[in-house]
Amino acid sequence: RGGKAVYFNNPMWPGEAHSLKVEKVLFKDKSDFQEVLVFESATYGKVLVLDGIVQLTEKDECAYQEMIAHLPLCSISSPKNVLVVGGGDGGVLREISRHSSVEVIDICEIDKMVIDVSKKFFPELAVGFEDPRVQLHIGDAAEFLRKSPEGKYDAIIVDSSDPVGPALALVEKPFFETLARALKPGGILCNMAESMWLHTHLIEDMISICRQTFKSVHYAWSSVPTYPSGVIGFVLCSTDGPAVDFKNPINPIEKLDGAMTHKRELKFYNSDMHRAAFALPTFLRREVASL
Ligand SMILES: NCCCN[C@H]1CC[C@@H](N)CC1
Repeated sequence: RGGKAVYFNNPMWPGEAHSLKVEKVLFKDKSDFQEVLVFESATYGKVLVLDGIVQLTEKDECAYQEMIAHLPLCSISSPKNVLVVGGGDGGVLREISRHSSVEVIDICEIDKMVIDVSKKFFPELAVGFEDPRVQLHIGDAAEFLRKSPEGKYDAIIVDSSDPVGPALALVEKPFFETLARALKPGGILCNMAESMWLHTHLIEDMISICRQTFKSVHYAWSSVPTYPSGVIGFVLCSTDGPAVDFKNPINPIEKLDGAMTHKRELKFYNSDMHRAAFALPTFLRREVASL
């Protein structure tokens, strides 16, 4: 507050802390699930923090939201039914709405306070909820998926927070099996998958679970300066059906009518960044053998 730095240290990244200069705290409360904090930073715009972990900043959210949405949706020819797990800030919805082929966007967010706070402080992200194709479900995603019909979705995007709170269940095997059941043949899954510098064991576990459940599994990554170690990864899986070549977008965003003229222009994602996202450093290939 008033210029003091806020330090976020957490068992997810022992021995390191990340700090942003705080100009003004705008919101602070506890929901049924977590502490929700919004502050105006000195250099990254407004910042959303859940249980002391930076979720997004106005300056660099474009990297995460655009990559987690377009890496999967540009990898299949004509996505129609899409599900977002988490994503209550609305940023991923904003990106999915660029795809004119999409007819239904289901979103299942467990914490209503995140949605309300985003609508109040992050209109640039919450605009995603205004798309008429969006169907909002507040609750636990595993519960939602158990009730949803088999093979409904062309793509599922798991925009989760770290597996140290409400999102813990989202990295366990039973959840991946419910995701596989909810996807159409040839459907694809994109999960937030932490940092290659900090979480190779978690990434390894996630990939080995996905390999037992899906036909193909890939790892991609992006720069996000305000996430720990400055990068975030994504695990992309495809179910049985036509093989998906994640590395060469068959549905390139540049050719998508409406995607480029959308009221808000893309700031980060393009087809070159898509291809480059799957290039992995040697240590990661070695540590996550199957990649
Ligand atoms: N929808 C905002 C992003 C949520 N995902 C992030 C990925 C990992 C970070 N440590 C915290 C949030």
